[in-house]
Amino acid sequence: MTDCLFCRIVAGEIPATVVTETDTTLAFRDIDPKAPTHVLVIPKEHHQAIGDVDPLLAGQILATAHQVAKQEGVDESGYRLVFNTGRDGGQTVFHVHCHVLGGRGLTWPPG
Ligand SMILES: CCNS(=O)(=O)OC[C@H]1O[C@@H](n2cnc3c(N)ncnc32)[C@H](O)[C@@H]1O
Repeated sequence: MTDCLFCRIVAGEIPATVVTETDTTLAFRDIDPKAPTHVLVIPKEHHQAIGDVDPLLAGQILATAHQVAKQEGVDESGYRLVFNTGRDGGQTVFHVHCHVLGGRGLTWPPG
């Protein structure tokens, strides 16, 4: 989708700091990090939200998210995966993405 910010990152039209990449997923640093590690994992295909993603691709997103946690060195200390979905879920970019947050104590419940 040409008017999708994250599709334009996948296309290389908008710069991003890539952390890791697979055939089907891309992981890049969040522009406004909320933790020492704050990385977004997206499918290269455009899907609006996690409910639109088939189980295979959903699993690939989760596997990439864990790879990011390992690369960032937070896989043992702990990290959080967040899919903000829809307006009440706080989603502002409507290309599905998994937030990988870590590197500090994360509070619960989230706001
Ligand atoms: C309120 C959460 N809304 S969200 O769950 O939809 O998350 C969107 C995320 O995209 C991030 N973001 C927006 N533009 C860019 C960009 N160009 N590069 C990297 N990350 C970006 C925001 O900082 C935000 O954390």
